[in-house]
Amino acid sequence: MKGLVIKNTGSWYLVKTDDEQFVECKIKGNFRLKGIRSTNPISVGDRVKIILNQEGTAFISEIEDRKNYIIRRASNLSKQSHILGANLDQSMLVVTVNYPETSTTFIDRFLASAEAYGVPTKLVFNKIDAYDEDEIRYMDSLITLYSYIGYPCLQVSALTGEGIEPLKKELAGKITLFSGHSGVGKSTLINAILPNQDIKTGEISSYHNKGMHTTTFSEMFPVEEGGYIIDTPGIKGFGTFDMEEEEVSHYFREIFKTSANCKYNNCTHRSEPDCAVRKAVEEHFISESRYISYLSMLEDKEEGKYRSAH
Ligand SMILES: Nc1nc2c(ncn2[C@@H]2O[C@H](COP(=O)(O)OP(=O)(O)OP(=O)(O)O)[C@@H](O)[C@H]2O)c(=O)[nH]1
Ligand SMILES: [Zn+2]
Repeated sequence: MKGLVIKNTGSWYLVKTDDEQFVECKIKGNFRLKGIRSTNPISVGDRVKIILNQEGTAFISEIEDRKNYIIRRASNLSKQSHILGANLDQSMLVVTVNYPETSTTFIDRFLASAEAYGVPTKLVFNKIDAYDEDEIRYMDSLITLYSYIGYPCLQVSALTGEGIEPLKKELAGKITLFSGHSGVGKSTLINAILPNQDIKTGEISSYHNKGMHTTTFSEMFPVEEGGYIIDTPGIKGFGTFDMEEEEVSHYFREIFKTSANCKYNNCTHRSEPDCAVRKAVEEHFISESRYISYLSMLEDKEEGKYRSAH
């Protein structure tokens, strides 16, 4: 029997089978991922094969190859990783241009790591009920920028319900990870999306327990239209990972495209001669804010090197 892992408590997994049964399962066998030491070999979002036993218990016996997964270190000092979710169809980054302001650097770093993990991302601009003219103009300019690069943008108000229906349509039949700065209204938004709000509010708020992210517990919440939401308040982005300097630009779509015309194919677009990216920034074909975010990610890499050398 096959199914989808929708909850992981650390000691057992809840699997929704393809014939719509919910079965509590334990693991049988070795599911270690190559090259990763993980605290949880199986994660929500995994497609698995299960074996039902006569006593009514069940085992997960096989796991299907993942199309993607997101991980983070189990703790700061740990070498072990924790898989937060697998087979994500998309992620929604909830942002606000005010109350609080989400910086473009934050957005761009998030988008870059989502690219690296192979997770398509959409931007959800929340709190549109609260913006004045200037803020709306600024939001519109961001929407123009990001849509042009290839990131679809939605506008919602979790408070008034505006834009919630179109957002729900985007979730239908998909596994979606929700992320965002603290205070952007992610919980309010998820409560507006999920059916049976009263029940779900309690479940979700338990996620906000600060100690939560040190445990292996995670859960996907079904949405009415047939799809799931993963809410991981502990993660602000997808985390950092090892990449070469040249690689950083691969995760900025428009910079990557333009870099084909740089003189050097390992150009980092800082001070090399005949750099097509710098030229495009000067000529406003590439946004300065995106370029600044790109440079800030390169700087992080340098700091990392400095630290590791000591
Ligand atoms: N005006 C307005 N306020 C909103 C909207 N959505 C949420 N808020 C308010 O923003 C504040 C933060 O909302 P939360 O849902 O707790 O934000 P969060 O992103 O989940 O924050 P954390 O729990 O810290 O991660 C609350 O006071 C909400 O009432 C919105 O669409 N419009
Ligand atoms: Zn260049």
